[in-house]
Amino acid sequence: MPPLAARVQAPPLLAPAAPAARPSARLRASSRPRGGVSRGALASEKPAAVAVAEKAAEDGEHGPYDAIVVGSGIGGLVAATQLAAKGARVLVLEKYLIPGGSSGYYRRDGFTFDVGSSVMFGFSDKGNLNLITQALKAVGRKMEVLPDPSTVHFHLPRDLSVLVHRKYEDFINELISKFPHEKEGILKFYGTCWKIFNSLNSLELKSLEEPLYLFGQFFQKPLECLTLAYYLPQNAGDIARKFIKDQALLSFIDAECFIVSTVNALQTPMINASMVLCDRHFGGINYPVGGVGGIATSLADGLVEKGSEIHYKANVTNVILENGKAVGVRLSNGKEFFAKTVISNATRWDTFGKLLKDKELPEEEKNFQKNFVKAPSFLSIHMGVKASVLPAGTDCHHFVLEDDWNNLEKPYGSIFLSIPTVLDPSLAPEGHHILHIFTTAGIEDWEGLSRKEYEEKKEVVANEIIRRLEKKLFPGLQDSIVLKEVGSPKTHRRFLARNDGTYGPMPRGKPKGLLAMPFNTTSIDGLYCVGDSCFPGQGVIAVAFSGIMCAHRVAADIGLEQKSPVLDAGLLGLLRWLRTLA
Ligand SMILES: NC(=O)c1ccc[n+]([C@@H]2O[C@H](COP(=O)([O-])OP(=O)(O)OC[C@H]3O[C@@H](n4cnc5c(N)ncnc54)[C@H](O)[C@@H]3O)[C@@H](O)[C@H]2O)c1
Ligand SMILES: CC(C)=CCC/C(C)=C/C=C/C(C)=C/C=C/C(C)=C/C=C/C=C(C)/C=C/C=C(C)/C=C/C=C(\C)CCC=C(C)C
Repeated sequence: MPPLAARVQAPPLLAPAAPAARPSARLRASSRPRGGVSRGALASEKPAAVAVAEKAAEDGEHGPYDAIVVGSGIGGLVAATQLAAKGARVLVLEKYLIPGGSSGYYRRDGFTFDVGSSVMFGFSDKGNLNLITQALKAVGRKMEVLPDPSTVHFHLPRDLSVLVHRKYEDFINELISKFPHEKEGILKFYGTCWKIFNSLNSLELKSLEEPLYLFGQFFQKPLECLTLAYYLPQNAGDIARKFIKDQALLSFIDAECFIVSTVNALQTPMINASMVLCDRHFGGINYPVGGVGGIATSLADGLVEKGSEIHYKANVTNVILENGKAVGVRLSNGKEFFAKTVISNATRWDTFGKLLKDKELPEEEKNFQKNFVKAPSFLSIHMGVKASVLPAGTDCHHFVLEDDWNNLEKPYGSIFLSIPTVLDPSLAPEGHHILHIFTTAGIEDWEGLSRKEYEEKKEVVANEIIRRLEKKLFPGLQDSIVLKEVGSPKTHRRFLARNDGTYGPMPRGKPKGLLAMPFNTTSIDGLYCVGDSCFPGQGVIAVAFSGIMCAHRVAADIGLEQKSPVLDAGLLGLLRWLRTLA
């Protein structure tokens, strides 16, 4: 296993600095860097990818690029590495100091914190849906992982406690023991999830916008494809209600969906629910040794090794259009880069609202914004605590909703908690654990405050969440804290460059499953989107799939994969029409 790239001491509260990429003689670029030195220059500890990129820039080894990727979240990095593995020359431009976006990391006083979720799907060594494993492999990387014996421990109203064991039979038996009168319904609902998961797992996953591949899959696996087509416009809550009557059990399924979609089961596409409710047992949840940040640094290093580039502190402000086609990008320092295609890993709100702000919003995007709103952001608390506060055998991930099911989707209503040091003690100094606590919160709650009011509010809200956890799970928690950092929705907006700090898109009303979710092509020729505002939505494995699909479609369009212009026009038109039905 190749070692993780050198880690950067990258505090989350550090402003992304002015870009420092150098101009290239061979670029069509007007290069007028306005200077500006990183406020938090971290020069001595650059990831390998940073150093190589800077060297290449100095040597004038730029372009011509097949694709420019704006942003190095997992979606952008998977698109970039898949393209590089197909022989494309890619340039990734990242605003922040290190790769990963919401799947990044930071270090403090000997603790290594995951910026976002520590629950990793798609990281096993079997099947077709281990997309993280496959993405790393495409650029010659493999990470050591630690199997989690459970996915999450639910602590729910009326003292309902359900542990989602890694082994499916153990989980199902535990759930049936809590709802024995619903045994048949439980088996039928989760059985339907397996039918969908098995269909997904039997396919080779590539772009659903590429007709030669799509029709090929229908030809080779007609039953599986028809199963998926049947469930594509359906939601988990409706299927659950066909088999289950008990309101508390339906609420439990809401919580199952909420932790991965930020909405209840009636609003969660059945395909997405099936994917997560089964992969956690099929491949299991596996945690990368050294932390989630290693995935992005490994992908970035692999990308550079394949001859492509990644520049940090490169803030893209505009997509450049020529005769209506996307041909390049401009940075905040005025520098320009050009390529055959541009792929945006910024959210669709940021891509069309900021990078193309002078252009009228295309009809397709109006439709997207009609169907989807920005999910709220998070309040997150990263803590280092004395190990003695956790009882022996504490599970790694918890979800807490104390008294009232109606609070599930309310801001601060429920609490997510991950303790990754249960699996990988190397993330904290000896005798300590990491607690990553988060809860949904809207940006509107945090606007218009003075610096002092803002800091005080963070303290008050965080202390209340900690008090609730202390009461429910860990007596003495407050006194065990040795380090505490609180991030608000404003922190997420600032450091993840996500509009209003949003976690991702969520349906405005009751969706028709995944039908309305746009794929990667956009109505602008040469411009593609990747990440969680594309099919199939939020989630690290979901954006990895979006990256794989995007790379396939782009590769076909630039001649690295087969394509049929006639079939393309037909399929893309059909998909556009299907979306209008949603
Ligand atoms: N929001 C969270 O707290 C959180 C936490 C953990 C995991 N996740 C998962 O990660 C998924 C998101 O992954 P993703 O790949 O879509 O994106 P991402 O938001 O993780 O990454 C996007 C990257 O693009 C960069 N970027 C944005 N605009 C830019 C610009 N104009 N110029 C240069 N760089 C720019 C950002 O700095 C960021 O690194 C979410 O759906 C979620 O499931 C989210
Ligand atoms: C085209 C047409 C129209 C038709 C045709 C038919 C077909 C063939 C179809 C197909 C389809 C497909 C392939 C699909 C696919 C899909 C997928 C892959 C999906 C996926 C998904 C995933 C997901 C959603 C995930 C998610 C996850 C998440 C979000 C996670 C999160 C986590 C967290 C937050 C954590 C928690 C924690 C605690 C509790 C502490």
